[in-house]
Amino acid sequence: MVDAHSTPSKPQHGLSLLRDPLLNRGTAFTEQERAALGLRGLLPPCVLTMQTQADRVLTNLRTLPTDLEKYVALNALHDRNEALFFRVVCDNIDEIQPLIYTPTVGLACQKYGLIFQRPRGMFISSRDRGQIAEILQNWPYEAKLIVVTDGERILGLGDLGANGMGIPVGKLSLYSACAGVHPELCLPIVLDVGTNNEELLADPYYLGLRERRLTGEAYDSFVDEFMTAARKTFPGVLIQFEDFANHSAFKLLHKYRDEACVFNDDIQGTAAVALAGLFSALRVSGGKLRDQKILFLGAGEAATGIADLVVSAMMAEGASEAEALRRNWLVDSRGLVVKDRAGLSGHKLRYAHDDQAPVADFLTAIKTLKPTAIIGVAAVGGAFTPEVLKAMAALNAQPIVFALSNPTSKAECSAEDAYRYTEGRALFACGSPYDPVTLNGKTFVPRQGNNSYIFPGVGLGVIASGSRLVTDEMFMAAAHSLADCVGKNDLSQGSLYPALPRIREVSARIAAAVAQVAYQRGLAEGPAPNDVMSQVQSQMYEPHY
Ligand SMILES: NC(=O)c1ccc[n+]([C@@H]2O[C@H](COP(=O)([O-])OP(=O)(O)OC[C@H]3O[C@@H](n4cnc5c(N)ncnc54)[C@H](O)[C@@H]3O)[C@@H](O)[C@H]2O)c1
Repeated sequence: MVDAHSTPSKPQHGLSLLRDPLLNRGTAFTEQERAALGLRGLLPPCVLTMQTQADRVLTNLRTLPTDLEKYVALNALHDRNEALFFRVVCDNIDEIQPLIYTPTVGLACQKYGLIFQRPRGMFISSRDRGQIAEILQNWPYEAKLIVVTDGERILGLGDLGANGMGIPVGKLSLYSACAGVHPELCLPIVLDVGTNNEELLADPYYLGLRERRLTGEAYDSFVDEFMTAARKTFPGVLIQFEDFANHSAFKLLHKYRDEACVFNDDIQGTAAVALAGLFSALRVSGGKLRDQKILFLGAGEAATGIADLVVSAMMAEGASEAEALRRNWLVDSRGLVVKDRAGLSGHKLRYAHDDQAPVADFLTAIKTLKPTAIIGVAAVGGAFTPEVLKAMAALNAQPIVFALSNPTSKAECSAEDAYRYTEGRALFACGSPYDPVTLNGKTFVPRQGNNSYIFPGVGLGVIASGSRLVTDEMFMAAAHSLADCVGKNDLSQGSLYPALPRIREVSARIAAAVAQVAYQRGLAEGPAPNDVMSQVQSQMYEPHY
């Protein structure tokens, strides 16, 4: 296991040591360390263990009245003592993940200007054009993993401009906590190209550029400069695109995926986590994926990403491409996506079926198409109404209902409604956390179809193997590995995903599967080791002193 390592150029003594979050151990510095490192007198005399420090953090955290305050407190800890922060996150992932990532991070981004204390990551604005490579040199570490956003579509909350920085920061924390990617290798970046959000433009605390978004050729060349500079400054770096709006997300992914080590988690990570959930659901209901009919509410990055991977998985089960496509249908804000509709954007065309008349609303689409599964990824809160859920229950013995939109206010339905209106028959996954639901004496434990089951392991596998590219085959392998981690006990209580506290074991399995693909396809840096799992595990950061 890799410990938090120190960089020779870093200050190693006295107060500056206590102020370096990568090296600070606070009250856990031993008597000997205090003497050797010039810390005597700078700390209270009592020496605490890391466990006591972690307990103290949790005790304090639990007294705080709101999730946003807990988010701020955890960020402050992250800025003070990185190892302790990750110890607390790793040991209490169920409790802490919703505080450092979705759903709380959505509110944190909305209030980013107000709660801002210390910068984390890098802010590159359109004013930096022509100098991005020079600016990236200011990052003091060797980045192997960049998560970058332009803040245009933060979760289901829309354009939050530079406030979107909370997302790369949160996501990279999960890379380290869930898969042990060393925090020092992680670089969160916001590309500040302005915002079209009027509220932010008028907000005195907004920290981004107060100008409208860069568009067209100027935007493309800015992102291109960033991509070139990032790859030159950090050779081999994995770049994850995050929360870009539709029109940029698909374009960037297609532009760079065959030449650079990139992926888009909103499209590909979501796809793998949803596919794994479908595999689990089918273990309960029986039946093959290739025989399902899936109706998506939403036709954006998540929906088409999932549909594309589902089509590949159906084809792997023997369906032709045409058959697989016919089994996936999309509903967007203008109704069912069908060939007859004019002006459909490019990413929807694959699912624009002919010989089907337009259908205006989701409930009618259900009654018309009779799907076995509905997947909500439209960020329209409450869209799975009681009528929608009852219609699915009337059509299917065990309807598959995934309400994946984030944050909680955007969820298509609550877990309670999903079970209640299907008489407890729904095979349910959610995008936001829900407590267990007891119905007619049976307790269901809904689990989040959260990308955090997938991207940390994928990132670790890519970094461990030194893969040059990130391929769809890797996401398919990740989905299978995740589904394989779901046990019979999970399924019997309605859980389609493994318990979150197993996430590091799950991520290691996903990473090994992803690395294996890299080796098999000749994408890896060197020859395959005898034991890929051991190679992956040897690279996992363990937060301890
Ligand atoms: N659970 C997870 O891990 C996970 C992963 C990815 C995305 N999500 C969530 O899914 C949601 C969508 O994400 P995305 O990346 O696809 O966004 P997106 O902007 O790419 O797509 C949203 C889609 O919803 C459609 N839509 C909007 N209003 C609609 C309406 N009234 N009826 C039907 N469709 C409507 C839009 O036309 C668009 O196609 C967000 O809330 C996001 O947070 C969750």
